[in-house]
Amino acid sequence: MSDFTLSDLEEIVADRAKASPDESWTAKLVGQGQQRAAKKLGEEAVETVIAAIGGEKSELVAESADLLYHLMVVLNIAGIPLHDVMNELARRTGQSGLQEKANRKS
Ligand SMILES: N=c1c2ncn([C@@H]3O[C@H](COP(=O)(O)OP(=O)(O)OP(=O)(O)O)[C@@H](O)[C@H]3O)c2ncn1[C@@H]1O[C@H](COP(=O)(O)O)[C@@H](O)[C@H]1O
Repeated sequence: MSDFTLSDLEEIVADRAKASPDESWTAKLVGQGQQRAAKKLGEEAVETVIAAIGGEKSELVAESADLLYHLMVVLNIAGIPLHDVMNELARRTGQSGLQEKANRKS
């Protein structure tokens, strides 16, 4: 079992963003800007949805990996540390999603 974490991926993305676009997909995508990176993230999200509906577990694993990687690229371009996202998730642990939805409506 790998102990590779999203935090490790965040570091790799930050490091590779500084590489030559000829050598690195990350650097190429970062160089193309947020509009292109976000579009790519959207494509990967759709591919993940299709894999989830398709029911092939290995496909869903592969598409989920693509999705998380491209999310890390988008966060990198936006200058948002993964830590901020984890803090937001931690903040939400006190209440259920149903409770949060109900509070939004009132
Ligand atoms: N996890 C990933 C990762 N997942 C997906 N991808 C790349 O994302 C790209 C998108 O693939 P698609 O087939 O969806 O898109 P495409 O058709 O090739 O591209 P377009 O025609 O849409 O432009 C591919 O080039 C994949 O290789 C990734 N590229 C990099 N990483 C990580 O980033 C590290 C550094 O990679 P480089 O930046 O390329 O050195 C790697 O060692 C990995 O750890």
